Amino acid sequence: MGPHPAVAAIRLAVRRTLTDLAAEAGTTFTAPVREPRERPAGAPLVGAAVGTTLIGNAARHPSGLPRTPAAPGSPLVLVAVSGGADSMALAIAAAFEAPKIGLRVGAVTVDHGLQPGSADRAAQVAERLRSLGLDPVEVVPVRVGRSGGPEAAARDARYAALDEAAERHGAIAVLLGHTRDDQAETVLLGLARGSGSRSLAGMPAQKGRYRRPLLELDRAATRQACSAQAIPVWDDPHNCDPAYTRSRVRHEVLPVLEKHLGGGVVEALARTARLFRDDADALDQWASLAERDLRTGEGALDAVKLAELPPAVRRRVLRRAALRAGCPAGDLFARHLEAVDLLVTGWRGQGPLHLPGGVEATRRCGTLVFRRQGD
Ligand SMILES: Nc1ncnc2c1ncn2[C@@H]1O[C@H](COP(=O)(O)OP(=O)(O)OP(=O)(O)O)[C@@H](O)[C@H]1O
Repeated sequence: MGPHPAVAAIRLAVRRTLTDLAAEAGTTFTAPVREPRERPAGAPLVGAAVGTTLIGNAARHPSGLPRTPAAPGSPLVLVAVSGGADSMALAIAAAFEAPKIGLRVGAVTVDHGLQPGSADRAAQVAERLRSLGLDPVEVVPVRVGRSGGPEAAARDARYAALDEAAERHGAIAVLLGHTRDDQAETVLLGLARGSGSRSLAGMPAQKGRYRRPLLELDRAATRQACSAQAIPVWDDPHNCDPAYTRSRVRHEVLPVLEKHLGGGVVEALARTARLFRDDADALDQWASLAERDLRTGEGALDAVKLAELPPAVRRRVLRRAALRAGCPAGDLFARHLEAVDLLVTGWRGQGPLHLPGGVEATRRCGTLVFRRQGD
């Protein structure tokens, strides 16, 4: 009998991501080979060539996972595991697929230290992952700061810890367990904030070292996969805490939308994200070309030609120029760009404008100049 359909779907999605990663890393893909019958005592369980995987008669974990990892020195992929159903299902699928592709797979669990007993829980998750054959597995305790609200502060601390662990282990990628439901929540939160198309594009399947193999799958599939494989999961109480915006969207807003707008809202929102991603990419490309055309010197743009651009492109050009001059991306908001835009489209001799990061925007003789004070 084959695996449960949810298990099969998750493995397939993970296999695709890992295959891409292996190709990028230049790993030799070798069909699984059998372990030699006579293995000298103490000889390692590895094939002759890097990337060769031995799964033949190697010992198997009761879950059906091959115990034999890819050869030491093979490229390492880390899975970010909270212990919830999404990341546990992802981790177990990665542990199943990675050795077949010549990759090693490990895991990192970040202990945010926000609840009593969080360290014990993280240690239990790590132990479970080790028993499933992931190696290395580590728990990284972090201190969550206060800036930008509790969710943003925890996220910042988590990604800093994941980045650091990836660097330290020389991992080629970090896998995250976001699903289509997370994507739908992200789009809805962006809409409610009045965001532009880049934000409504939601989370990308790939950004830098991060990959999200489950972005096209439902959260329900990860729960089914864990229960079909008898993997205990931990439900983060924050995920159900109405004090958190995302939790309210998940448990109150989306169910109401599903009820009143008909089923398929989650899928539709995820599709919206894909469409916005294409639009945002196209506008970014246009803005990059326009910026090159309009540049008249270091930090200087032709304001008259800028005014002829469609607003969506113009705003992007202005943002790029402000960032280039030294504005920190996280501090540059729509209101700043609207004020700069008025130097272009509503010029009445105003300015200079003071932007975050000590950057000044001034209009002089038909030219818009971005300069960091003191430069
Ligand atoms: N404490 C953590 N340690 C390591 N990775 C984490 C941690 N929390 C979240 N992640 C990663 O970020 C992804 C998204 O987490 P988030 O909390 O937004 O969603 P979730 O639906 O609760 O996910 P999960 O069911 O895996 O807990 C997780 O799937 C996991 O890959």
